[in-house]
Amino acid sequence: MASPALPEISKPKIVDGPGGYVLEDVPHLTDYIPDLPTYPNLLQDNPAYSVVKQYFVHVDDSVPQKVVVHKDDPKGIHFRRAGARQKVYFHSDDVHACIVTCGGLCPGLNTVVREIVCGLHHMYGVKKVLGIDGGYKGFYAKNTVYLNPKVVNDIHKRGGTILGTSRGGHDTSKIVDSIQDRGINQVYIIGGDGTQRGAALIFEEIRRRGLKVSVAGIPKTIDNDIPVIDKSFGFDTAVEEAQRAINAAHVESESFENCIGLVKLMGRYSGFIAMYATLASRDVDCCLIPESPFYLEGPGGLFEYIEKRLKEDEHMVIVIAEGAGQELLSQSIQSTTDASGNKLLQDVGLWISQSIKDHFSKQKMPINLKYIDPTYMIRAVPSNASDNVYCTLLAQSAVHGAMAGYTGFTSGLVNGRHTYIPFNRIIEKQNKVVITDRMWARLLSSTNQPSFLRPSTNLLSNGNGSQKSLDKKVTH
Ligand SMILES: Nc1ncnc2c1ncn2[C@@H]1O[C@H](COP(=O)(O)OP(=O)(O)O)[C@@H](O)[C@H]1O
Ligand SMILES: O=P(O)(O)OC[C@H]1O[C@](O)(COP(=O)(O)O)[C@@H](O)[C@@H]1O
Ligand SMILES: [Mg+2]
Repeated sequence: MASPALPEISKPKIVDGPGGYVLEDVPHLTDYIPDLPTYPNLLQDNPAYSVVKQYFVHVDDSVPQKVVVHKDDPKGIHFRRAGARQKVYFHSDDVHACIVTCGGLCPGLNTVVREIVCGLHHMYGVKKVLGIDGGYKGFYAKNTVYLNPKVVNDIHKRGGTILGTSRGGHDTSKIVDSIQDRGINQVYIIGGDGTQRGAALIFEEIRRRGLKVSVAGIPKTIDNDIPVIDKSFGFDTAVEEAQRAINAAHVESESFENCIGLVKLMGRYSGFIAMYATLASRDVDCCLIPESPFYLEGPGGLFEYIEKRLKEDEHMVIVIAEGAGQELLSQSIQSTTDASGNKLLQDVGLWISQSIKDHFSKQKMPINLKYIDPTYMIRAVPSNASDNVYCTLLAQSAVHGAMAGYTGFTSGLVNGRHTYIPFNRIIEKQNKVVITDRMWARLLSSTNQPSFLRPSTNLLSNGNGSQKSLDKKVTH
């Protein structure tokens, strides 16, 4: 039953140390259930792990958020280092875990599911792991399936998620009722920014009810729009897969006279896939992303640049993120949202294709345009080798954290180290390409595209809420 002394929403756990050290800690079951028994970690007797010197993570280990510092800087924000602890708060036989996948597809979902099941089973001897069918609503409106290492053995070789996924349907109290009724005590939630918001609400409700249930998030999104973490799993695979479409666009455009190869990639609010796919390819002449507004007509505009490239080379490749230029084409049409509340975007690829064709037809300049939309193909593939390893470590970190009694955390990579990040830091904002940073400057210098800043533009939001002067092309 809920303790009457508990506040409705948990406060962030901030621990200060000397030299300006700050630990943004994650909640622990003992924060609201005192005197929980502990058990020795079974890994100490596991032949695979017991030979590793210092396999267990020291209780005080933490990872700095900022690694580039000056000598007089305070030590700054740190996150708790992920990994196995010497003491655990669950007896193997008592664990009843569940796994749910929510939101859009992402390469690696099945690998994470597999490694949670195998990690619980092989490292901690946990036998009861339930798969929730079809995202959050599956907790109360769908079937469930028991998972074991045999069932999940080959799933990492397949795209998608064997559990199914969905948007919408997050009903916190129905979900927590289901968790409570089924006697689930570890909840693994794999999903993007929306999912982690939902996970934070589930954690708060569980805490309010005083239940001994650990809630662990694993961040998923090909958009890479989750803050704090280095990158989300599946992102590398998506960038790699995008190369196939860009190569095709390049081959097509080189083979016809005055030909433009146009590729639309995913990226609703964040243009990371488009940016990295462009940087990787070197065949792209122009990359358009949501964070960097552009315009079509007049000096410095897209049409002028296309004309220049076609006159110089007779071909060009444009990569456009689905969220780019929405302000140019959405003025007359009412915006709608999907079941999760995400804005439904209009097809910028079709719009820009038509606009380019109309413009050059008016100019009486014959062009060819080949439009490739590989968006769903990019996220429906299985994860590549490096994402598979990454998914494994994220899943194992989540398992170690839940077994150690941590809760209300997302398992994430910070500066190359696995950490536990409190939900409040994961859901406070979206990660976006900062067009005043070096990476975007590298892209501009690799494509030679205009910055599309009108001479009058001197202030623009950089996507992180602050305003920066963008009067000149970024060259740092
Ligand atoms: N603010 C929110 N509060 C609670 N649940 C949310 C919230 N935003 C999204 N969700 C739920 O999380 C799930 C996935 O969200 P969605 O935005 O579709 O994908 P993603 O997690 O990949 O960003 C959906 O079931 C949705 O209902
Ligand atoms: O058509 P769907 O399935 O709603 O998915 C489209 C969206 O899903 C994504 O691939 C991923 O978004 P989420 O991580 O929020 O699920 C976006 O890039 C894209 O806008
Ligand atoms: Mg999202």
